[in-house]
Amino acid sequence: MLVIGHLKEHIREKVGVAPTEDKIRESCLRWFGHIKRQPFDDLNSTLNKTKWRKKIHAATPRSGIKNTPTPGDVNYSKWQCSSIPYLSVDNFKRDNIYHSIIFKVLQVSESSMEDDDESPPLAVRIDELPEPIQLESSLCSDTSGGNKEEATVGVTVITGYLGAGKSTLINNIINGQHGKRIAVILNEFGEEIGVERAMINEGDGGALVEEWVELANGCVCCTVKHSLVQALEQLVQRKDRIDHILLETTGLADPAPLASVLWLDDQLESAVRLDSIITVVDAKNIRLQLQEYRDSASFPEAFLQIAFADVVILNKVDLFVLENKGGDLITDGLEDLQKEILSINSIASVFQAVRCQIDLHEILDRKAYGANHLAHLEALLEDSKTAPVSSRHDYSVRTLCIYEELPVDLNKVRLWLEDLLWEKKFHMDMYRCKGVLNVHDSNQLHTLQAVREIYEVVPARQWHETEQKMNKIIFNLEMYYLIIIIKIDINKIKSYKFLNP
Ligand SMILES: Nc1nc2c(ncn2[C@@H]2O[C@H](COP(=O)(O)OP(=O)(O)OP(=O)(O)O)[C@@H](O)[C@H]2O)c(=O)[nH]1
Repeated sequence: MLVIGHLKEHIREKVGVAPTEDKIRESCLRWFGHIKRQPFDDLNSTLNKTKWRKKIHAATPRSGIKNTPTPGDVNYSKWQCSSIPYLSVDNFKRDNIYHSIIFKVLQVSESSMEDDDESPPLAVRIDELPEPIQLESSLCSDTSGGNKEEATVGVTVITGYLGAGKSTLINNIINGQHGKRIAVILNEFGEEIGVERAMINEGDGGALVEEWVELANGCVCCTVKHSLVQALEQLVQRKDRIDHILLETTGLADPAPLASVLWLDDQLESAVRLDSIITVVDAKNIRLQLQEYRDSASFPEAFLQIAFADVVILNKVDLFVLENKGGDLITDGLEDLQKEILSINSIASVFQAVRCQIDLHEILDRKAYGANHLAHLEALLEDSKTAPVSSRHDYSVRTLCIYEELPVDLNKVRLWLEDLLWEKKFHMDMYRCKGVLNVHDSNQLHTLQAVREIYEVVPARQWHETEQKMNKIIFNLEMYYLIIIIKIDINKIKSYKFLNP
């Protein structure tokens, strides 16, 4: 038997057929991927949805929704770990083994914070609340009215490819004078905790109040949708205190499943409404992403995010501006780019912007789903049901996080980045890099941001006393290059902790 087995493998090798073991492994992985990415609603076939919800609620502590069980925890976790131990290595962070959602509640009035023991548990902690700003504009919704739409909380989904400017837009909104009480939900990789927050919290003593809610096992656009639903359910129970919810997706999210959660979920019906989907586009890099998408099916997320948008913010137009011979500033190609966006989605409103500075009236309370947009959204959702899951994501883009507790030398970090991004020492295409730095001889937390070859390192705020100072840097790049990054680390940074499981 053994000989025959060897012979078979020999013949397989000769004729170029993959070895049996690989085939079995491949089909296991494919099956596993299918289960992991199965939309929550589809779980009906294997699991009664009501029982599922009960399980979630029973296992959820009343004080918050930390450690919320997920399909992975309740049903599949043992199987996952024992059957395919190498899966976590294979799929690495791209399958979002660790994910988090952060809530922030802003501008909640003191008066509305009086004791309210009967009310349901908060998904958010609220303190240090600024006085609400009186509304001067039509942005304020009148929740007292009998209009059903007015009685619901609008959710704006903010999406856009890696580094396009989503957090910049969130910063603009939460610091804007619109008078709305806004909750923000961020979806991140677990290891990104602390990094995205640093990008959004503005300076010292920012007025933001926040609580982290960690959700494990899965990508919010693939498998942790139910956790999003639960988070929204908790938030809308506080709708006397929240006027609007912003949901920032990761740069690698497909908006279809999120839109379908908000559009179709019966539990949320009448409590929240999908107000609009805003897609931030990086004017400098989008053409490359769209071109590669057409050529090789890379960057499908960038394409899908535009297709689903009600509003496209064509951001970073400053990087598109050229100086012609006469010294005048021209925006060569910007109009063509706008046309290209409209060729993907003809009903989107497109606004050009620098640092996402646009009139907030164009973003909040759009109530985008009139007949035209509604038909568009429903058609897209229908299409997305039949699209293979593999077409949703570019699986070659990976996320790597490195940690370093010892303070780093800022000059060395700059040199290291310039080697990577400018000198292209290893011919490496880095899509995105962001992090927080513990800089030698400084009590300021520094943030590092890089989108392709453009980078900045700036002091953001003082380290909090209770905070553990550390360097945490996240990379989005092709898997192939991870080993090079590690080598560079060894050369340029004193030590590192590599969290690849
Ligand atoms: N030059 C220029 N830089 C911008 C503009 N908008 C944002 N940036 C910078 O682009 C970088 C990425 O911006 P973010 O708002 O963090 O992007 P993001 O989409 O939230 O990034 P991810 O969440 O990591 O995908 C930051 O360094 C910003 O300061 C702009 O209009 N012009």
